Amino acid sequence: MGRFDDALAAPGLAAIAEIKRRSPSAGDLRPGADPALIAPAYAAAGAAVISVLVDARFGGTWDDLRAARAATDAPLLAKGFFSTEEHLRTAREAGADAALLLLRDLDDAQAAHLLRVASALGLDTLVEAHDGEELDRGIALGAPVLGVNARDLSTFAIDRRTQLELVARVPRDRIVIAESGVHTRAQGAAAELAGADAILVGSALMRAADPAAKLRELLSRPLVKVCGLTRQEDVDAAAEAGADMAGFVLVPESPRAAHAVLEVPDGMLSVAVWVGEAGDAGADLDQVHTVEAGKVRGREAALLRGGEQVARVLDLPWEGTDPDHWARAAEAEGRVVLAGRLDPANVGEAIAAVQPWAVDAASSLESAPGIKDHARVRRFVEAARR
Ligand SMILES: O=C(O)c1ccccc1N[C@@H]1O[C@H](COP(=O)(O)O)[C@@H](O)[C@H]1O
Repeated sequence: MGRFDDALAAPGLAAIAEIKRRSPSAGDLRPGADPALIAPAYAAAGAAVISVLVDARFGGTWDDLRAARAATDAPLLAKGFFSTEEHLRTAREAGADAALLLLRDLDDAQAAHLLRVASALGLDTLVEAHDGEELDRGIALGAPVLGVNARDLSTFAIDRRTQLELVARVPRDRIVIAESGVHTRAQGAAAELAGADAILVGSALMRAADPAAKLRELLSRPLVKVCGLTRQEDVDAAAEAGADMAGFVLVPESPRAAHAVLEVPDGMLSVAVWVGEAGDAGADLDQVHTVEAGKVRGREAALLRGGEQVARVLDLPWEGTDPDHWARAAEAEGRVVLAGRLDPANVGEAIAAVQPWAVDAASSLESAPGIKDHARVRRFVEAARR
C-alpha cells in the first residue's frame, strides 16, 4: 500500500479534495485557482488526498501538480485521461502519489498493463467506473482502490442513487470512493453509509467562497437530525436552518405521528421512524425502535440503510430519564446518533460529552405536539454547529 491507499483506508469518511479551474460540464469554476495556495489549505482542512487536474479541458497543466507538490506533503492524485506509460511516468516525476485510470477509455488489457506500470513506478491508482459493467471490470482487474463516479462523462448527468447502489456492492477488501455530486454534508454522509471510504469533491469546493472552509463543513460531525416532522412548512424550516436529516415518526400512537415521509430537499436525508419493524415509506434511512410493553417506543433504535444497520440511535426511556445516558453513549462503539430530549441549551454540552456521529431532537423543538417552533429549530442547529 502506498501513501494514497493508506490515507484513504483510515477509519471514518475521508475526502479527496480537488483542484480544477473549469470543467467541460460546468464551464469556469475558479479560473484563478492557485494550487500552491489551495493544496496546503485543503490539507489543513482535513483532506486525506488532494486531486489535481492536469488536463487542458479542465484548465490544468502538469505544472499545477508540481506546484501542489512543492506546497504540501499530502498525498496527491494526478487526474487526466491517462492511457500510456509516458503519462504515468510524467505523473510520478511531477510528484503524484497516485493516478486516475478511467475504465470508460481503457479496455481490460490496457487497464491491466497500466496497473502494472503504475505499480512498478511506485504509483497508486484510482480505477474509476461509472456503471455496473465498468465496476465489475475494475473488481475483476483486482484494483485496490475503486471510484464510482456519479457523473456520466458522456452526458454529464449526475445519478447519485445508482452511484450509491454501486458503492454498496464493492467488496469490503477494496477501498471505494464516491466521486462527484457531493455538495452537502448529508450527501457525503449518504456515501459514507453506503460504504464509501472517501468522497471525491471538486465543483462544490471550487465554487465555494472559501474552498477549505467548505471542505471542513462537508467533513464536520455531528450531523443534525430534526425529527417528529408532520408539516411541509416545518421540513422547509429545518432545511433552511441547515439540518442534515429530517425525521418522520410513522407510529400512530406517537404525539408527533406523521402520515407519510414528506418531501425533503435533495441535499438532506429523510428518515422514517418505526417501532418494531420497518415498513416501506421510501425514505433514505429507516430508524427502528425496540418494542417496550406499555410504552410508545423502546429506548434504542437501529438506523438502517437498505435494511442494513449503519448506526445506533441511543435515546432516553420513553417519558423517563437516566443520569448516565450521555456517559453510556460516550462509551458506545460505532456510529452513534444521540437522542433524548436534546434542545438548544443542552446540545453543545451533549456533543462535548459524547462526540456522536449525529444528534437528534424532536419533542423539545415543538410549540405543540407535532408542530415545530421554527426559532427553536434554528437555535438547535446553530448550537449543534458551534
Ligand atoms: O417521539 C416520539 O413520539 C417517538 C415515537 C416513536 C418512535 C420514536 C419517537 N421519537 C424519537 O425519539 C428521538 C428523540 O426524541 P426527543 O427529542 O427525545 O423527543 C427521535 O429520534 C424521535 O424520532
